[in-house]
Amino acid sequence: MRLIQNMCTIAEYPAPGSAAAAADCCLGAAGRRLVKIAVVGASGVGKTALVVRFLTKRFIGDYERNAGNLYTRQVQIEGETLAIQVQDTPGVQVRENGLSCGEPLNRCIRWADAVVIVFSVTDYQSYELIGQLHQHVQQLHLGSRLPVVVVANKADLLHVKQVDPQLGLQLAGMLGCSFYEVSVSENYNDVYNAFHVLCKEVSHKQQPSGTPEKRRTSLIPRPKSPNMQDLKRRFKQALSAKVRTVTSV
Ligand SMILES: Nc1nc2c(ncn2[C@@H]2O[C@H](COP(=O)(O)OP(=O)(O)OP(=O)(O)O)[C@@H](O)[C@H]2O)c(=O)[nH]1
Repeated sequence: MRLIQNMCTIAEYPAPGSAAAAADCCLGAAGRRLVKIAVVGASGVGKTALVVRFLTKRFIGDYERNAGNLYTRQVQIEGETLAIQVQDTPGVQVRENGLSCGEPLNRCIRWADAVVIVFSVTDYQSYELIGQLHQHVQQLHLGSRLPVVVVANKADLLHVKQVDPQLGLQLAGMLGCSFYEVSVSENYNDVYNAFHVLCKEVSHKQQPSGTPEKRRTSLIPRPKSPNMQDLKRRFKQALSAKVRTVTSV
């Protein structure tokens, strides 16, 4: 697993359509399909810890507000090596009138091929904004339904748990997303599986539509092309019949 960390924070993130963005999309040019994933959610739910755990298998215990870093690595999905870019993002704020997602975060969501929405089982408010956040993500991708996975983090903190896993599962089901309850601090596999499922969904979406359509067989059997013997025989019959009529005249 190769981790190339581009310290490209969201603020410097190339605006879609810019030369930098065009250069960015050529990552796939190295013969690898590119999957771009944004990790979003409320502050302090463990977004950075989740990204670092996925990329390095390590857990970071120290808490510092992140500005949003971009990481790149390669993953194997169904035998294919994909290049994936994972964009960590600052915590989404909740105001009285709902979510407050600044333009840099919106640009990052528009850039993404898929999104991981994280909440913490120890923070009921971070769970409550999942529905609005999912709706906001899909609104920024009008016309194509973006693959999203919902991750409930900090499952190890049983003594301060505020959100039952069933609630997360039901919500994800309603939103049509996969759901994972994980503990980034305790377990790597669940974290890996959440990203793996998402990469698979994107990969299936990016692939040309399925297997080449079977040639439609016509319901009306096509006339068989007569073979030469058949033609000669019929020609002779026609000829001899003609001769008969002439002679019979
Ligand atoms: N016990 C426990 N602590 C965790 C877990 N995941 C993250 N943390 C801790 O939660 C705190 C916040 O983690 P971050 O990854 O910085 O959270 P964030 O969502 O990036 O936070 P912002 O930068 O504010 O958006 C850190 O002290 C982490 O060590 C977990 O699974 N279990």
